[in-house]
Amino acid sequence: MKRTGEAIVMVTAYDHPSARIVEEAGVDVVLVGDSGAMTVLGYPSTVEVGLEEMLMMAKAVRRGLSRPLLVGDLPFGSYEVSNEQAVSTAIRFIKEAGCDAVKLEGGGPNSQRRAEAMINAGIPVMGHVGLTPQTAAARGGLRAQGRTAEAAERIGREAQALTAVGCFALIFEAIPAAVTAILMPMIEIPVIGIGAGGATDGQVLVFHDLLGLGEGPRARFVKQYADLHSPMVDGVGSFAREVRERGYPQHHHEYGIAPTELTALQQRLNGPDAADR
Ligand SMILES: Nc1nc(=O)c2c([nH]1)NC[C@@H]1CN(c3ccc(C(=O)N[C@@H](CCC(=O)O)C(=O)O)cc3)CN21
Ligand SMILES: CC(C)C(=O)C(=O)O
Ligand SMILES: [Mg+2]
Repeated sequence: MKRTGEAIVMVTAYDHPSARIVEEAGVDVVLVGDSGAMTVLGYPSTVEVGLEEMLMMAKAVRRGLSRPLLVGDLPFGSYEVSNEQAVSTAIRFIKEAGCDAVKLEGGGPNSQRRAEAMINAGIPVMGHVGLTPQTAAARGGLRAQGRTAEAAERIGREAQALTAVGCFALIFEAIPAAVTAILMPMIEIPVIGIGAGGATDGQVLVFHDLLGLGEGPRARFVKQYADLHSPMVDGVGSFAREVRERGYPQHHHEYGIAPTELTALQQRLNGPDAADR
């Protein structure tokens, strides 16, 4: 797709219904993002989510997905410690959850080594540079990256290094569009952007952000294509109202029983000579 200039469409999913929806919508790549920490698990950041929680989400997505490429986001703390840790974690995403590839954050020497180790173990790896939410606290919060010449050059070098160790694609997150446009010709593998402008080979958005589900951080790159929150509140609200006014259930929601069986039931409950009493 990069070669032919066809834009790559990537969306996150965290469970079976979201997987069914994004596949039916015809996306190319599905990411079980650690953003699920915030969108579905209610954590304050992506730092808190555990490996078992990510695997549970990935398995649910796998059961709902057939055609798109499925990428599992390695959670914070599951790959930084050693190459062995990274490979063991990545194998669980591939073997237990059925992911096609994994993604790790960062383009520094540590992330390069981890990516290379996983690739050497035969696992396709997607890189992620620019804003890396798992380590954003160390850089003053969730802020756009590459806003000085030096920082922008570093992102380009990281992208090249991740390419050199064998990553098949990269995420560019929260980078000035003009910086992305300058860096793109230096990068031979597909780059999928989020808040990185229009020069990338594709775009990714978080499922809940683009559908208007829940609050979440309102980054400037978010475009809301639907407002699903209000209709969902309305639907549950209508159910609550009907239950309270005894408008639900109606007869067609009820199960029937033969009248003879009903009579027999009454006799059983009241004793054999109930009819004589
Ligand atoms: N629902 C959701 N959508 C996301 O895109 C997302 C998550 N969650 N969780 C993990 C990260 C966090 N993300 C974010 C969050 C905020 C900005 C953002 O635009 N920050 C402001 C500055 C905010 C500040 O200075 O406090 C910016 O202008 O960069 C960017 C990415 C992206 N990821
Ligand atoms: C926004 C994408 C790239 C991500 O890492 C996530 O959803 O966790
Ligand atoms: Mg992520």
